[in-house]
Amino acid sequence: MSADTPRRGGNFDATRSAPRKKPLPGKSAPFGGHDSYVQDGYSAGDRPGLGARLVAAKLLSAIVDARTSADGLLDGGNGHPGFRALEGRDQGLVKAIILTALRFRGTIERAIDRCLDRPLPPNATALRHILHVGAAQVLYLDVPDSAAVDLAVAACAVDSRSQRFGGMVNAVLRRLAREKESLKLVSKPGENVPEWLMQRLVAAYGKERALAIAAAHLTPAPLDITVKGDAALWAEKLGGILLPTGTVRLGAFDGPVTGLPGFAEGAWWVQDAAAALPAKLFGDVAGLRIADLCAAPGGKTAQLASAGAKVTALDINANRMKRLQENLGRLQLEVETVVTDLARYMPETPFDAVLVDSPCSSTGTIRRHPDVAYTKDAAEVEKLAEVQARLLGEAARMVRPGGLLVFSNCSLDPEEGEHMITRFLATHGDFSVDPVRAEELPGLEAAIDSRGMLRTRPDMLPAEDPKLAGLDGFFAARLRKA
Ligand SMILES: C[S@@+](CC[C@H](N)C(=O)[O-])C[C@H]1O[C@@H](n2cnc3c(N)ncnc32)[C@H](O)[C@@H]1O
Repeated sequence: MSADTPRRGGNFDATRSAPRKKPLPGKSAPFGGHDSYVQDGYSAGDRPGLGARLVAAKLLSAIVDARTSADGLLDGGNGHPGFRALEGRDQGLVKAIILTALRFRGTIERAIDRCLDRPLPPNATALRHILHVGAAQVLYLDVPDSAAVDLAVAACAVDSRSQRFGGMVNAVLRRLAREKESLKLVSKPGENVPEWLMQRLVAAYGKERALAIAAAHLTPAPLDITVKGDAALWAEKLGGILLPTGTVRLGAFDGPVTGLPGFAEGAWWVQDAAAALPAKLFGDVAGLRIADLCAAPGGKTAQLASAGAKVTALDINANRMKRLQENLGRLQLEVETVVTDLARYMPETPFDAVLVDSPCSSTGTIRRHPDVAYTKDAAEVEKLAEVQARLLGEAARMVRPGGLLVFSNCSLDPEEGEHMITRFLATHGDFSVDPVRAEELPGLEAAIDSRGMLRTRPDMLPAEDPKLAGLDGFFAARLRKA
């Protein structure tokens, strides 16, 4: 997960932004949304739906070219000004376009290339984004082809660098629309994973498994919730299924969860089934003093507190800690909170157990955050691994003799997982792996590796309905202090 890790495991997200499958919001007036987004002196308010397409192309550029996280840009409160200026329904459309364009980026690129008479000029990045925005709608979204094409042409007219390519964009997208069936645009295995990531996945898991992970990335993650009380009861009430690990899975869900039964009264919180596993590794925590040292927004803190632990929740980020407090307040759970760098924290007495759910590259969350594949790279993985090594080393001093230390994160990369633990043990002879036992993870025994550590992948937990399948990629190791 990135250094500020806002995306981790879908914890506590009140609004979710999975790509909309059909139908789009407000289908009766699909391109509505007069807005005041202005580009190159042209007000898109004159043309319904154009503002949304311009913003989508601009944000795609911010993500792919400037490697800005989509979460920050697509935030209705603090996001990109162009996005904030749009009506709610157009914001939904922009999210759908962006997430779809990223999820199927390789396939879309191939489709566009096949419809071009000659390659695009290499520096025509704005034009490429306009084409990708148009193609995402034509190929995957419930937008009439004619509207997607016309608005892409109109977007060219607005962008001074793309003005002279309007005819070409019209021809390419119309051909795509005409031939989408015969082009057989089935994604080729692995083509939607950028090269840096594919190389690392193949190195870590072998080609076959890397391709299975790539295939799993093409389906948005289901909505998973962790229930405070009777999970079976809430599975029934919400029409979900109860996974063997105790998570309730609601399948594809594409709207604010705040309106669902039980949210307001604090009966449950959003948390991917894999993200719920690290806190379970502590076993029965009733009465134990536990430090959650990378706590915000608080999914794992809530698990520990609702299981009866006395939790100290610590995080370096005051804003994220505010969210933790709001979340815990809604759930009516009490914990001690501390805002500081964990490296500066000196508890009066060591804890029975410590959790370090570290910042990481978050490559395990690509099903819900397809931008990660384009905003991160191998150098960032290495950099984050160094941060994690430091955090883990600091956390070790806060564990009492005989106590437990769980290290976790939502990266698929062994540098941030298995190798991190090997490194840690080489310099901390007083710790050893306390192997996870099969009976602790019913239905997920395959996620326990030969050293007794936990490794989940998006291709795990298959289901007949792909919308009910999969897990975030997560790593967790349980260590015991001598
Ligand atoms: C992956 S998120 C934690 C998610 C959280 N455990 C949950 O389940 O909701 C990682 C957190 O580590 C925090 N963090 C990063 N560096 C830190 C440091 N040096 N000290 C304390 N917290 C830190 C980030 O602010 C971020 O909130």
